[in-house]
Amino acid sequence: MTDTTDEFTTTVYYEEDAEQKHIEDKTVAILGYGSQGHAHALNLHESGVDVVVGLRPDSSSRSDAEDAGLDVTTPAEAASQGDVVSLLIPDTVQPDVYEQAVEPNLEAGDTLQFAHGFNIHYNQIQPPEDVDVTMVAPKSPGHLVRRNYERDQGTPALLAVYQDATDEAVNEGLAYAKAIGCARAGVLETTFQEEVESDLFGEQAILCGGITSLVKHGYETLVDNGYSPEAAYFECLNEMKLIVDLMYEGGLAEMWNSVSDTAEYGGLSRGDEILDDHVRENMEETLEQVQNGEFAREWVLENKANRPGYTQLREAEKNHEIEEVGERLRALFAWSDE
Ligand SMILES: NC(=O)c1ccc[n+]([C@@H]2O[C@H](COP(=O)([O-])OP(=O)(O)OC[C@H]3O[C@@H](n4cnc5c(N)ncnc54)[C@H](O)[C@@H]3O)[C@@H](O)[C@H]2O)c1
Ligand SMILES: CC(C)(O)[C@@H](O)C(=O)O
Ligand SMILES: [Mg+2]
Ligand SMILES: [Mg+2]
Repeated sequence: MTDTTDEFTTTVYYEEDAEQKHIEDKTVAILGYGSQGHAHALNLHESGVDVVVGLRPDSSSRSDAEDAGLDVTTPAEAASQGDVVSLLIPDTVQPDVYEQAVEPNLEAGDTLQFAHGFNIHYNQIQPPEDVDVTMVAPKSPGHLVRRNYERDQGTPALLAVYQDATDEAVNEGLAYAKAIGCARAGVLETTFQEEVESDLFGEQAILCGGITSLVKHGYETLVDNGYSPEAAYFECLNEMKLIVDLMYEGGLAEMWNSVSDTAEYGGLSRGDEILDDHVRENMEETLEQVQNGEFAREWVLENKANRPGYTQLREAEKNHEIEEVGERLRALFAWSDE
């Protein structure tokens, strides 16, 4: 544990703690209609909140949003109409869009709302002092924020207040979180610092980076030793979801309970040999790069240079053999509609 965690809080709010009245008489401008944007816009709208979506005139999402019954206008006009302006466009474009479309349209007492704190924490956006600056960060991909809401379920979220000009920031943030379905699962009060550092660490080391590397290493080990690509795909990627589903439902115990004693003993005795102390040291290093701003600097510069490294990494991932094998096998699933 580093010293920085001393200030972190752990209050968790649920449905009964949030009152929608704190957002009901307001207009929420949702800038962007991508993964989080479409989910927040549709969930807020269906919860009875007044929503306007801000998109570039040439945006391919415009007709989707309009077909869903949402009001769509430009980012600047939406920011001007909104009492709450939710920046749900990619982190890398937020500073420019903020400067051009949002800042000139922010009025005292408005709320600037985020789903991730990168640009505030790393000082890429510096809002005026007379607005609230809040964050409702679902701990989930946006498409599942939407899917869970539609199924009367919810996804947990983090709530943080960077600036409270109105003394209403927490109540309003909670109301927003409730309206997108997050209070059904739990809204954890935190700081922008904790959200940013834990989110970046989690997606790099575990959720996105760690898991894909683990899958690829496992697949390559089997295939390089003469096992069939199909068997390797099912073993290392497809079954990952089924195993993780059990952990999601009932923790590690439910997964261990469902697998054989042979798998349980093999997993318990070999897991830490595979992911050994070196992995822990690498994780510490990854976290440090997040905490000291090295990752953020690299990512900002990568974008300024037009993403050469990112493009190369994306291409290599796309061309990995497991993708071709998986596409072929998934198309043959009985329930596939491809
Ligand atoms: N993707 C997730 O599931 C997820 C989860 C938690 C938090 N977040 C955070 O939510 C925010 C939005 O991320 P996302 O992944 O939903 O975004 P996204 O990449 O899905 O956003 C795409 C949307 O942004 C719009 N857009 C792109 N460039 C634009 C520009 N230059 N000007 C105006 N609009 C532009 C597109 O038209 C589209 O509507 C980020 O802060 C991200 O960190 C995302
Ligand atoms: C869905 C994630 C990985 O949790 C989110 O943090 C993101 O950046 O997309
Ligand atoms: Mg995340
Ligand atoms: Mg993230």
